[in-house]
Amino acid sequence: MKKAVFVALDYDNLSDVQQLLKQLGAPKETYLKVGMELFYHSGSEFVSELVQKGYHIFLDLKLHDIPNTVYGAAKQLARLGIDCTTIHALGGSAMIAAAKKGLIEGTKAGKEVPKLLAVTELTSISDQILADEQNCSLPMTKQVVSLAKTAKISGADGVICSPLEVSNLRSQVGEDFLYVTPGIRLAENQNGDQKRVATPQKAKEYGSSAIVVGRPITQAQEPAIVYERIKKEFN
Ligand SMILES: O=C(O)c1cc(=O)[nH]c(=O)n1[C@@H]1O[C@H](COP(=O)(O)O)[C@@H](O)[C@H]1O
Repeated sequence: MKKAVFVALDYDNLSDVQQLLKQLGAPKETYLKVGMELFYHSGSEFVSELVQKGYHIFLDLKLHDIPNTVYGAAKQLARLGIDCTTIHALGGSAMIAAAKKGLIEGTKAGKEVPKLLAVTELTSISDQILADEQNCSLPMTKQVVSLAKTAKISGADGVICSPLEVSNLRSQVGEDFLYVTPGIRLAENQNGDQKRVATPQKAKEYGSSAIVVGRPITQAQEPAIVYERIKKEFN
């Protein structure tokens, strides 16, 4: 996933997915993210189809449950041959370790174990929401570091965070960890529901390992041009 730009396929039907892939001229090896909306619509068979076509698939289902349940779920997801998947770091160390164990045990012989990425604080959470609704006494930067440290010692391969936190995380948590960042916006884009955002250029400067981009590409008049521009800015 070195410097990958994951295109988030947040669609409720397959014809929109096919149309976007056609517009992007997406060759094999393109990095795609399948999230809850598309997964709940099309299920694991469609994910397997994308994997078989040679795409790199980030299956983002953000598991957050008791360790035994997450272990079983992760084991099933690993069978799909995906590149990476997500859990919520707030599920705690035992849950993260259980997810890792499930991924290892579910991976078919000879295949690579999917990378386990722990969501720290969603990029739609602001400092104010963190304090007022989650009753967290730490500022965002410290809370994200704390969750990332827990994720790392519990066996995660990296975290999902805002680009704004990456340089601090690299020094506090280490270089041997993945920092995958959604919350990507070009200067002309609306933030929408995202609160902690940055441009692809800034994400590169801050040290993101990979970025996740949805609406700036999927809602663009000319998705292919925006996709190429974002890849160029980030790489
Ligand atoms: O895990 C994620 O991918 C994720 C975590 C997070 O904190 N924030 C976040 O936006 N995402 C995902 O990244 C994508 C961002 O989409 P856009 O805001 O449309 O670019 C969506 O598919 C979200 O589900």
